[in-house]
Amino acid sequence: MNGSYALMGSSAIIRHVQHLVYKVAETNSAVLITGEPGTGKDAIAKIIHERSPRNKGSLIPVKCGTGNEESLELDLFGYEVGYFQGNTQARPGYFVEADGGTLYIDEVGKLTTKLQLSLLKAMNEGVIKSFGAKTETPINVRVICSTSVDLEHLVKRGVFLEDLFYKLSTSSIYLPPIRERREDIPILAEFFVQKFNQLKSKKILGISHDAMNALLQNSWTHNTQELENLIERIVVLKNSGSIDICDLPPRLRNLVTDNIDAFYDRTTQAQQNLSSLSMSNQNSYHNLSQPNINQYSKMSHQNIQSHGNYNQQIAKENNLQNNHSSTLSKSQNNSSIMNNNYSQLNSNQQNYNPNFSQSQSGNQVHNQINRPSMFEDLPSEIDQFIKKEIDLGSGIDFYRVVEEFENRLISEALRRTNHNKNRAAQLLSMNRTTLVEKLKKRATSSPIKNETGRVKRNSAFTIFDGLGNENPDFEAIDFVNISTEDSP
Ligand SMILES: Nc1ncnc2c1ncn2[C@@H]1O[C@H](COP(=O)(O)OP(=O)(O)OP(=O)(O)O)[C@@H](O)[C@H]1O
Repeated sequence: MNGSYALMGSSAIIRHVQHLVYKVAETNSAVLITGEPGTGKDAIAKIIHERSPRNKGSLIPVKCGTGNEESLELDLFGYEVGYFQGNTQARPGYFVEADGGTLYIDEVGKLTTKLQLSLLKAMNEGVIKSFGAKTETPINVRVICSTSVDLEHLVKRGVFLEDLFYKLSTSSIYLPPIRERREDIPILAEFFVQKFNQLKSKKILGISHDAMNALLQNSWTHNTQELENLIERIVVLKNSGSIDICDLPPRLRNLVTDNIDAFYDRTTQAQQNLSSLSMSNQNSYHNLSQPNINQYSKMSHQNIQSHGNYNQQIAKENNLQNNHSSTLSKSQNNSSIMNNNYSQLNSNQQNYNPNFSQSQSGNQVHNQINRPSMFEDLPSEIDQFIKKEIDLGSGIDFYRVVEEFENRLISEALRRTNHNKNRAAQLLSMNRTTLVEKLKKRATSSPIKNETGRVKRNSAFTIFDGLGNENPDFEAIDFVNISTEDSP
């Protein structure tokens, strides 16, 4: 678990998650990371550890549910000489190995009740007793846990200790599935191409427009992990050029060649099914906020029926989201951070922001965006950004917000023109040279330096902050990629 890790992505959600991750990293509290399998929970745990004051200590990962209870107990707490017949060597457990650092317990919901009690005791008392020991050993360990199941549901079923649940969820971070933040797909996909180019000594140029459209339309039930595995397979099999539609597996190719209306129906249905399945996982505090959610669903339903008043509706939802947040923070009276409404808001936005057109006739492919204006959602994104800043109590930095808005407009124009600077400049009613200047400025204003002090371009694992203040390398990555390539 060494090295630097980044949470790649540019969606409003991932930027918000990054911000939370950085805030939580500064504290010493327990953290509960929730989200479907493959969304990046391990990656978040690594980032929290790396950015915390404990980063000189070790990050010790613990996988639950893979062995029997007894061996996990021995692994966690260790044992003394003579504990087994004939054993001549003591073994410090994971708690001792993580002393001064972080213990990361993956799928904590799979711990047996006995181990849950031992974990709670160790966290409450700051001591452990290894097997065969006569005395207790003090430990200084931060505990981070992850789960892809709804722990509150397990509490209600009586299979997870309520006290442990509240202890762990002092700070909670929910990582939404990738289908709820499709804007992250191009960045993640290109990132994985570069990663496997390096690992497999390949020189694949990138991903073609059509192939990227297919990636954007897939439902990714196994999340980022599935995308990463797919890109790895393709990079291994391919020798040169860009990844094109013909390199994708048939089920993905069909997303582009199928009747797009049928595809839309299929995907929407699949997403609804998945959302209803995962809702209970996501919303640990849903009882507190049920009235809001009901109200929200009604609004969403109306929205789906009418594309008019889009911005007003999103603005209302933003207010609703804020009301929801304050309800939560009042009720919880701790630093628990839940993003539930946030993800609902995002998935609702997707109803208006599909990367494919519903108005397809016949079997032709439509790649156009079916909405009144290509930047329709940006003001509400900026609204959210500003509201988050206010909610976090850090005040508003005028120049940062303006810069953020500019960055998002440019990023969006480049993304939608497949990084073609001429067309992006046209979309922005800007001279190409002005755009290039802005890209260069952005690239040089946030250089990523390596150990020798030289600027390292497009570093694979560099922490970035979409909010612009802590480490704005993300913008550098995004823009450096574009400004240094030979696009027209
Ligand atoms: N935002 C991200 N940026 C970079 N890499 C990511 C991101 N999200 C996920 N990944 C990569 O995707 C893969 C899956 O992520 P990870 O293992 O962290 O998911 P997980 O939610 O912990 O999955 P599981 O529940 O199965 O343990 C990893 O290789 C991880 O590095």
